[in-house]
Order: sequence, then C-alpha cells, then structure tokens
Amino acid sequence: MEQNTNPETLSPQGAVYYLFGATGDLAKRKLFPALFSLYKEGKLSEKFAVVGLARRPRTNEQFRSDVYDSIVEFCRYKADDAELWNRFAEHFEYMSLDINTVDGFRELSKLSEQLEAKFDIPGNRLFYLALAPALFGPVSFNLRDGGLLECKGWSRVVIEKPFGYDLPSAQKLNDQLSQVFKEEEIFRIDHYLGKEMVQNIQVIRFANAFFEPLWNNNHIANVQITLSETVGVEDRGGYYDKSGALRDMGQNHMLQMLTMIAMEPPSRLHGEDIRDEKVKVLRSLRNYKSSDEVRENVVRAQYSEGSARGKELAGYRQEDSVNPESTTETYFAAKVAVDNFRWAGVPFYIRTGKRLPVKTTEVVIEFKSMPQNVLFAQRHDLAPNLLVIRVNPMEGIYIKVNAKTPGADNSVQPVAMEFCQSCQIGLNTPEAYERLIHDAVRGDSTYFTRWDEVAQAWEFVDKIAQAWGEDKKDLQSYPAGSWGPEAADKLLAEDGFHWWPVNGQDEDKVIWITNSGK
Ligand SMILES: NC(=O)C1=CN([C@@H]2O[C@H](COP(=O)(O)OP(=O)(O)OC[C@H]3O[C@@H](n4cnc5c(N)ncnc54)[C@H](OP(=O)(O)O)[C@@H]3O)[C@@H](O)[C@H]2O)C=CC1
Ligand SMILES: O=C1O[C@H](COP(=O)(O)O)[C@@H](O)[C@H](O)[C@H]1O
Repeated sequence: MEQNTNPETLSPQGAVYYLFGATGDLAKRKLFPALFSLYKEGKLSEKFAVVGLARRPRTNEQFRSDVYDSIVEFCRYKADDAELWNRFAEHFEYMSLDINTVDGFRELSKLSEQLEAKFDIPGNRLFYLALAPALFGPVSFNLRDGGLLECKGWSRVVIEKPFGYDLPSAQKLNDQLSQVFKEEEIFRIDHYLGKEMVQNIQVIRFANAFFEPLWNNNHIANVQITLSETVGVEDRGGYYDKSGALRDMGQNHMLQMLTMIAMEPPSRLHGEDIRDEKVKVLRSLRNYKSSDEVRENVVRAQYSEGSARGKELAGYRQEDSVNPESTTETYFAAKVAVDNFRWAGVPFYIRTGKRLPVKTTEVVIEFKSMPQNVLFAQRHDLAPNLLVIRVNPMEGIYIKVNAKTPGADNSVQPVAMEFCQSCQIGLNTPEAYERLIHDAVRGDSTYFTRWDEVAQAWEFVDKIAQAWGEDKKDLQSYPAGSWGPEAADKLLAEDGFHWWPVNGQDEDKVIWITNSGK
C-alpha cells in the first residue's frame, strides 16, 4: 500500500502495535505509559490492539496487570481514569515468543488476523523492537518468513538505539533490515528528537526575525551543548561498559541536537527536506585527522568515588556488571568544527557525563561581543549576549542582554529574559516517546534518523573511538558529583571562552525577568 508521507494530511490510523521486549525496562518505563497517554488524548483511535511479546510466560491478565503497574508508577494514571483503563486494557494481549523461532511468528500472524477482525483494524502493523540490537535482524527475517508482512495495510518497524557499535556494525544491521523493510518503513528512534524543546529549535530559529539573520559566523562566537546527568549507570552496567558516553550519547542525541542548531533552513517543512539538511551538517563535520588531533580536541574521563547532596557515591569501576579495570569513559567533551560557509570558525563545544551535579540538557548560543572601542564597552566589562535553550528537565528559553542598572551611576548589568515553558505548561507537554509513537503511526518520519544520518554520525565518532583504542593514557578521572575534568574547561579557555553555568549551577550576577512567577 502507498504510504502517505505528507505530514499535513497525516492522521492516526488504526493499527496493531507489536511490542517486542514487552517484559523489559523500556516497555515498562516509557512505552506503556506513552500508549496510555495517547489513548487518553484520543490519538490511538479505538481500532487498535497491542501484542506484548517476549520469551517469559505471562497470561493476558498478568500482562495487563504489568501494564497497569507501569502506568500508575510512571504517573500517567489519575484516580478518575478507571473506566478509561478498563477499555484500554481490553486491547492488550500477550504472547510468549522466542525471536529465533519462526513457528512463533506464524502463530502471531494468526493472532494478528483475529485481533484485526475483533477491533476492525485496517491491516496496519507497527513493529516496535525494544530489544537488543543483535535481535533486529533475526526478528525482521522472521516477521517476513512468518507472514506478518502480508497485510492489507502498511507495515512499519520502529528500532531502538543503539543502531550499531560503529559504522561497519551499523551497516551490517542496516543491510539486514533493508532485506525486509524499505527505508521509509524504518523508524530509527532517537528520543531526543521527540523532546519538545529540540523540536522547538527550528521554530526559535526560523520564526524569529531577531535570531535568523544573526544565525551565522558573523554574529555567533560559539555554541555549547551540555547533556549532564546525575545518575550513574544504574542497572545497565553491562551495556554501558561496552558503549561509553561517546557511543551512548554522542553519536546520537548530541550530534542530532547539533544538526538542529546548525542546519540550513529546509525548502519545505517536510520530513525528507529537514533530514536532507541535517545530513549536510553531519557531512560538514570536520573529522579529526590524527590521534593527536583527537586528544587536542576531545577529553574523556571516568567517574571515581565521590558524593552529591550528602550521599556517598561509588566509582564507576565499582558499579554492578562493570569491569573493575574498565577504561570506558563516562564523560566526554569535544570541540567540533562545522566546515561550511555559515559556521566556519565557530566552535561547537559539546559535553556529556554521568554522575555530574545536575540533570540538565541545555544549548547556549553565545553571540560575539560588541566592538571594544565604542561607547559602553570602553567603560564596562560587557557580558556577551546569550540565547539559552533549556531542553530538560526544565523546558524553555532565555536570552541574556545588557541593560542599565537603575540609578545614577550609569553601570551596566546582565538581564535574563526567561520564558519557562515547563513552569507554564508543566506535565501537559507530551513525553518524547508518546510523540514519536504517534508520529510513527501517522507515517511521519521527520523526527526519526535516516540511514545516511546514522552512517555519517558513526563515521565522525569512529575516528575518535579509533584514536582512543590506540592508547588509554588520556583517560582522566573525576569524582562522582563534580563537573568533570579540568581539561574540559581548558578546551574552551584556549579559545578565550568558558562553559556558561547551566540550570541549577551557580548563576553569575544576572537579574531575571521571568514568566514563571519566581
Ligand atoms: N531501558 C532504557 O531506558 C533504554 C533502552 N534502550 C534500548 O531499548 C532496547 C531494550 O532495552 P531494555 O528494555 O532496557 O532491555 P531489557 O533487557 O530490560 O529487555 C529486553 C527484552 O527483550 C526480551 N528478549 C530478550 N531476548 C529475547 C528473545 N530471544 N526473544 C524474545 N524476546 C527476547 C526480554 O524478555 P524475555 O527475557 O522475557 O525474553 C525483554 O523483554 C535496547 O536496545 C536498549 O539499548 C534505548 C534507550 C533507553
Ligand atoms: O539514550 C539514553 O538517554 C538517557 C538520557 O535521556 P534523558 O531523556 O533522560 O535525558 C541516558 O541516561 C542513557 O544512558 C542513554 O542510553
């Protein structure tokens, strides 16, 4: 069936949702709550069914009870939702199935036909693979061989990260998927693209006359992207120790945010046009040419024992399922160059780490300073103008400008004008997974990563990983609960810049003008 790819006309359609990995952590924490929210908002239509799939045995009742617990735990359930829940739960079925046996898929095919008849579903099928990446290939082949793709409507597959470990493994994975699905049927999740404020970057840039003309190397001094986390590796030590911060956050979320900041305006607001522009940015990233260049521009570190908010915290090597001699980085910071006409000469500094003092994702656009030889700049140490985009947990933007201090002494002070979206709209903002599942079922792939983006991002990251693999001497250490190694500050200091404080860190002397009532 021809897919509708025009986002203007896309509306939710009835479908069967196949949740592979239905007994796993992601399903529990993100996917069930997202489906319930969509149902509550009327975005699922009544013509749907969800089939939970995993190896361990579960009755339908047990599965529904797991789903209920998850919705209650993750705050999507309110006291007056009981009737809604009962109707929602009727659409859930569970089937025990091992990905590696095609017989189970044939049985699933029969169950699908029954569910489509029962709920009047027009043959659309969404396969959500909340599974280890090694299973993406086998599950795709068995979906095809078990007859699941012979349906009257569309078939789409949603793939979780990580999409490979490096370019060759990602290529292999993609080759396997491409034997079964067309590119437009593959929806690769990067949940950062589902975040409200990441999507808002385009609007801030392209809908504001006082930003768009300044968005280039004539006016912007540098860009800073911070994704700091207070958590350690929790119960994902086994996965994380093989991945590290660069692959876990850098290859995907950080580079995707960078592309949203740096891309050219697309000719139309269509998914393919936006993704075309994003991939051009990735192609313009300057690859580090030698291991020395990597060491000069990229800092890596691992957390050691420390404390935060009065609590003692274990070092990374003491975490469950982590090699006690691990050299995996839990932090990295990099200076990245985008070699095109718009950005030549503007450094992009990116950093992420676990066990840092605050949880926040922020983008800071630092504008060039006023000429030093005129007017106020002669007499005052003027701070540069900033545009700060707060992505999470706080959502909003603020701009920092210079203004006269009230009074007679003619001094100048920085003033921040803040729009705090989360203070106003709060929990009503849809969660990233909710938005992305909704997009996938509408066939809108704008906020999913296309294969050429993934490949290009791996190419950039592989150069760093390769250099790191040669020699571990540059791996530094930082106490859990601190802001990471000093070398990350030096990256900016060498260029005459510094990291601007993020939300929750000490703000310098700024007067706030806010809409949040604070
Ligand atoms: N958890 C998270 O926050 C995030 C996870 N992801 C990604 O999502 C994916 C899933 O993660 P997560 O839920 O944490 O993983 P879990 O280990 O918690 O769950 C894995 C799921 O896969 C099922 N499974 C494993 N082997 C088979 C098999 N042979 N046949 C059928 N089912 C199988 C397991 O069920 P059973 O044992 O019953 O078979 C379980 O339901 C991974 O790719 C991960 O990287 C991405 C971002 C965040
Ligand atoms: O993909 C991942 O993201 C989370 C951080 O996501 P956020 O939405 O809470 O900011 C990170 O903890 C995890 O290691 C990584 O795999």
